[in-house]
Amino acid sequence: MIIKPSSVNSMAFWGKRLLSYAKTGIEHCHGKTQERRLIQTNISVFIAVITILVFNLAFVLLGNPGLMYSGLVQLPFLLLLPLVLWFNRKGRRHEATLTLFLLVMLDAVSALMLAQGVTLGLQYYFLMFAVLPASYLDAKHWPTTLLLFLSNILLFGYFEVYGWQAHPSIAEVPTFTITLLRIIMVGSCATTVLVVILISEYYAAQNEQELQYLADTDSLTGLPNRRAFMGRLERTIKDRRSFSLLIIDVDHFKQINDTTGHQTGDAALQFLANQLNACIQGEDFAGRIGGEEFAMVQFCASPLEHLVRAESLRKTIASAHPDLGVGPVYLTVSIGVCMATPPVSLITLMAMADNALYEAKRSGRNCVQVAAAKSESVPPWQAVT
Ligand SMILES: Nc1nc2c(ncn2[C@@H]2O[C@H](COP(=O)(O)OP(=O)(O)OP(=O)(O)O)[C@@H](O)[C@H]2O)c(=O)[nH]1
Repeated sequence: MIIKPSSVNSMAFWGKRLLSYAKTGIEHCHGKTQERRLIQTNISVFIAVITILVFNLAFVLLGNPGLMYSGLVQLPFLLLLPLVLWFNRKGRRHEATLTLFLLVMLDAVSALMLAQGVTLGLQYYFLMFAVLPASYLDAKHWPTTLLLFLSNILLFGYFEVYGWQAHPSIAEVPTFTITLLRIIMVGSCATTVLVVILISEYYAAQNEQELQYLADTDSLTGLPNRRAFMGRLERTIKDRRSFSLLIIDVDHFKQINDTTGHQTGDAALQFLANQLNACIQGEDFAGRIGGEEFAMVQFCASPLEHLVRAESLRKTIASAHPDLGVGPVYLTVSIGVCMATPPVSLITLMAMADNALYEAKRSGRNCVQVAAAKSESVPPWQAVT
């Protein structure tokens, strides 16, 4: 099948319209769960309107007076459904949800009692109206949820046990048509429940992603925090690839804080994070592992390249003199490098990089030191075990 670009465009157009309609009143929501409930309510209005219209059309086409009458008694509820959106637009989510459930319940009761009876299985809708409020209403409104559950179960139970006589003309509808209408009716219930579950799942996945991001990210610099960095470092070690670990510590950061203020100190840390991000190549990764301490894993082709890149990072920072709102700030960093060829333990690796950093601080700061450089004969990347 060939899909024309114009039909893709119009699908995108209607998709966007539906999405903006589904988000009616979203500006009043606090948090993802409220958003999810609001969208579920708005989408349900849309489904209810479409369902009533489709059944009305089918009833008119069938030309049966009883069925057409059943469609007619549903029209007032159809006209009242936009009230739900009006409540949501005003930020009154609870009233909106309550209105939705009361309208669809009354709609089903009147269509069933005045025309259809239980012939088309309309009573099954009460099962759906019994369980959905638990997903739509806030937990604090549990009495409403319980009331809706009990009243719908009672309605279903009553009509299922005692039945209800349909309009006499409905007896003339062929059995096949009745069966088809029953299937469509139950199918529309199942579709509504499916849509509600899909929306819930989508929001649950988004929530999880957001929480994961917050748990892994340093809020000041946007870099992975210590926990996330260490996790990735551990996975890198398990991958058994050669790499170098850099620990980068700001020199005399306390002085920067003391002389220019804590805010400038924060801006300096953000500046450094940007510098680290700019120096990331390929699968390299960086993180903020302490107050003024950063770390970076670099994958390079040769040990010499590891050193050249560490030295270039140091020089770039030292020569940047960024203006952090208080004129140029002279920032330098000391870098401890440990080149590793796994197998190597995380503790050993960190200890060696820390030792190298300590050496860099001891030898005057603003320099790069490599772990195990004491040994002349064994290259440092082989000394790591
Ligand atoms: N502005 C700001 N300062 C921080 C943050 N986290 C830690 N610090 C400061 O970083 C400073 C670290 O000071 P020290 O450990 O003495 O290290 P230093 O002054 O950089 O000295 P050397 O590392 O020896 O060169 C402390 O004053 C902390 O208050 C932060 O998030 N923002």
